[in-house]
Amino acid sequence: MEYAIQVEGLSKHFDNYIAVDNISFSVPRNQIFGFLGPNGSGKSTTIRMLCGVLAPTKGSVRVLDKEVHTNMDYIRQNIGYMSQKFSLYEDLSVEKNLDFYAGIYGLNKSARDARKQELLQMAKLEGKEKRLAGQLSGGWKQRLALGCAMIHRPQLMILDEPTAGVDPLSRREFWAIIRELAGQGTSFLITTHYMDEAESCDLVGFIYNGRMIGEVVSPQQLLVQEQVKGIEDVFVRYVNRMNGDGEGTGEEENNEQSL
Ligand SMILES: Nc1ncnc2c1ncn2[C@@H]1O[C@H](COP(=O)(O)OP(=O)(O)OP(=O)(O)O)[C@@H](O)[C@H]1O
Repeated sequence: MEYAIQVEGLSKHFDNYIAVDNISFSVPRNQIFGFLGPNGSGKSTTIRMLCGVLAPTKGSVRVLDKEVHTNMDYIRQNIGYMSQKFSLYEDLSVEKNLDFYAGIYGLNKSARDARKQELLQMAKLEGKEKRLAGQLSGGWKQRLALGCAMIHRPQLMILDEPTAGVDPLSRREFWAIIRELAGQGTSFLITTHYMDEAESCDLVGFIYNGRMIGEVVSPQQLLVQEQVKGIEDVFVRYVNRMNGDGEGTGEEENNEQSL
């Protein structure tokens, strides 16, 4: 099987602080993988190691079936990254933002023009090429940011809370685009605090206090396995279990831990 991500015994220590603690998991290609956990649980640190911008203290990281640290050029060319901060130039037009990212990846004029058309269509921004990015609504900005992050046709997209602060309709449209791209062969790792989005993933994995809890499985399988109605209930149960509280029912109802 081909994998988007394979992590084995991965740890990251910052001086004496253990941000990621011996985690192992694998995600096959062409899946939307939801990487879930509360603030400060180690998601961004893990993502930075997947992208090769942070060296692990221990363990191995393979992305798209290659060891990250010995294949940095390949990794850079094949991973796309987008965060909630949407790194757009607000005083540049939609088109100029795409041009800027095309320039970073060295696309020549004909490749750039063709790719721009594809991305404008994907992001439903056709006809808005000349608008300043700063004048776009949140949902449009978010889709433009996705287009910019995908200019180089990455095989794996890492989306770090891409829908934070975006209205429900725009979130729904964004997910429709992601679903379509996954169908065309792009792999996704997505972090989200929205439980409806977690349930829309093909696979989910939980991290808490730097440790993975449970296996990477489909949300549906998880709900059956844990006999609960929603992913949020699974999360609360996991956190209680890790904290050594009552494992089953009752006590977990009081846990206000937010995803
Ligand atoms: N460079 C650093 N030096 C020291 N501690 C760090 C560093 N980077 C992250 N940490 C700590 O590691 C822990 C995990 O942080 P991380 O950013 O990976 O969490 P996260 O799950 O991505 O949280 P969030 O959802 O808030 O982004 C946190 O306690 C954080 O303060």
